[in-house]
Amino acid sequence: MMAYRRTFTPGGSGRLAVLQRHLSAVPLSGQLTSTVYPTNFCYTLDNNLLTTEQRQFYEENGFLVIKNLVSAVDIERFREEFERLCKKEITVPGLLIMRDVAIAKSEYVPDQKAITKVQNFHEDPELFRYCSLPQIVKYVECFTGPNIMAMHTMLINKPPDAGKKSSRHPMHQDLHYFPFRPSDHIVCAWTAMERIDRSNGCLVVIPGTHKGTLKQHDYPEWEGGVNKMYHGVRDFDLTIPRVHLVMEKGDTVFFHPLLIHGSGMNRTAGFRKAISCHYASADCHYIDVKGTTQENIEKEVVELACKRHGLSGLTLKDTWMIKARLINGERTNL
Ligand SMILES: CCCCCCCCCCCCCCCCC(=O)SCCNC(=O)CCNC(=O)[C@H](O)C(C)(C)COP(=O)(O)OP(=O)(O)OC[C@H]1O[C@@H](n2cnc3c(N)ncnc32)[C@H](O)[C@@H]1OP(=O)(O)O
Ligand SMILES: Nc1ncnc2c1ncn2[C@@H]1O[C@H](COP(=O)(O)OP(=O)(O)OP(=O)(O)O)[C@@H](O)[C@H]1O
Ligand SMILES: O=C(O)CCC(=O)C(=O)O
Ligand SMILES: [Fe+2]
Ligand SMILES: [Mg+2]
Repeated sequence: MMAYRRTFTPGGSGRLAVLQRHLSAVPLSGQLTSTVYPTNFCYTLDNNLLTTEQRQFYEENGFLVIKNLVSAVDIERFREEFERLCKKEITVPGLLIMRDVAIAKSEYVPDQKAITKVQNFHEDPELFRYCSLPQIVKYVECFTGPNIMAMHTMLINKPPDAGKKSSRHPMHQDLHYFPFRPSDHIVCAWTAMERIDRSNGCLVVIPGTHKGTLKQHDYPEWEGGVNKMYHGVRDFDLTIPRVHLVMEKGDTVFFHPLLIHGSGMNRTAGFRKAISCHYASADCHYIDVKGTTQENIEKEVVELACKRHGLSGLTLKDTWMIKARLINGERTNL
């Protein structure tokens, strides 16, 4: 039996709570030589997996990189399955295929060269295996607790930039797309399928932004065009210091849905690949996004569900209820 501990502070992300966390992390003076860590963790649970240092890092920064978590053999299998999808050797219900706006508008390119991302691979047993990998789920549990839902799945195939910088992903918070809460019980696992650095467009994060609120998102005004549904934080200030996450094949980053992140352009000739799943605690609840900043994405998703799947009259919540899958424990709410 595992012991869970999440100590809630009233107004857990408020200034006082932040200050309190900060102060309790300061080593005491006197004879003590070891650092005293905060005991009031808000964003992580204790299932005897994360070290105190790892928990503290996530609490402060909103992300945590675990080296070499997925084997080369598994990654090769995901690659092969992705190729089969691109070559249309197999079709998967619900799968959403996306092409880069610059490539889609230039010429017809067969196979994976045209495909920038596949989403909703939950009906593809081989790719969905990623979401159930025990070593991933064990970490996920530190953020969601024992009732775990896979909410969103993606294999991202960032193309060589076609010259318009459209291979970039604007800075955003994933929570913008999610009509469920509380956000602290949602986490993304994102695994590099090869070495990913600034040359092929690594993830770029702003540490600590998970402590803030959900920001207004719109299409950025980029000269070369922006991909469908690639909303970014409105009026994003590019002078704020960002951290580039350089990752080796198999390395996995877990991050909070309020963490502001994006990815740079791919300056190489290769397609840079990553696979990801967004998980949530099944104990989360759906919210109605009407009257909130999320109305704009609801409109687009509902239109897409209608166009692609012939489903009309849906809400954002409905589209998520349909695709959510139980990974562990009990499907209590979501
Ligand atoms: C029931 C479940 C439904 C749930 C849907 C959920 C969707 C997303 C939620 C994501 C939440 C996840 C959390 C974080 C994720 C962040 C993201 O990844 S957000 C980005 C996600 N974007 C998408 O998923 C887009 C999905 N793809 C599509 O909608 C389509 O592939 C398409 C981009 C619209 C292309 O459609 P299609 O009709 O097949 O293509 P064409 O006929 O070739 O083109 C039509 C038209 O659109 C232009 N175009 C093509 N590609 C793009 C593009 N990438 N961006 C913008 N525009 C594009 C193309 O040029 C044509 O235009 P024209 O003017 O008519 O010539
Ligand atoms: N001019 C811009 N306006 C808005 N967002 C931008 C702009 N340039 C980059 N970004 C965003 O910043 C993030 C990182 O992109 P950036 O181009 O800085 O990364 P990089 O290409 O990996 O690094 P660099 O170009 O500094 O070597 C991405 O989310 C990208 O979309
Ligand atoms: O570029 C990537 O791989 C990540 C993009 C991203 O943040 C997303 O799809 O939500
Ligand atoms: Fe994202
Ligand atoms: Mg750049």
